Amino acid sequence: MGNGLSDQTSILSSLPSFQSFHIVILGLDCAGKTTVLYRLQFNEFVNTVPTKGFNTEKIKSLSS
Ligand SMILES: Nc1nc2c(ncn2[C@@H]2O[C@H](COP(=O)(O)OP(=O)(O)OP(=O)(O)O)[C@@H](O)[C@H]2O)c(=O)[nH]1
Ligand SMILES: [Mg+2]
Repeated sequence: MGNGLSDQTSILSSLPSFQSFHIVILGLDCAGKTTVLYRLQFNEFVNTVPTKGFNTEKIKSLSS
């Protein structure tokens, strides 16, 4: 999931650039949620460890 859903052009560029959103990513353990988050933020693959609690990040779309 982390690799497939995190292409900036397919997700973030489809959102209106003048708005901000709170997005919650839910899924089973090891589904790839953290991978998606950091792929969107840094636009590269980041090796993850299982998350304790939750992660939160502010991401600016490249298209805005
Ligand atoms: N093959 C493959 N592996 C992936 C993909 N996305 C994530 N992974 C791998 O799956 C493992 C778990 O990814 P995480 O992003 O840590 O998963 P998570 O949903 O945050 O897991 P928890 O924090 O434990 O709930 C890691 O080893 C990732 O490298 C994908 O699209 N393809
Ligand atoms: Mg995680």
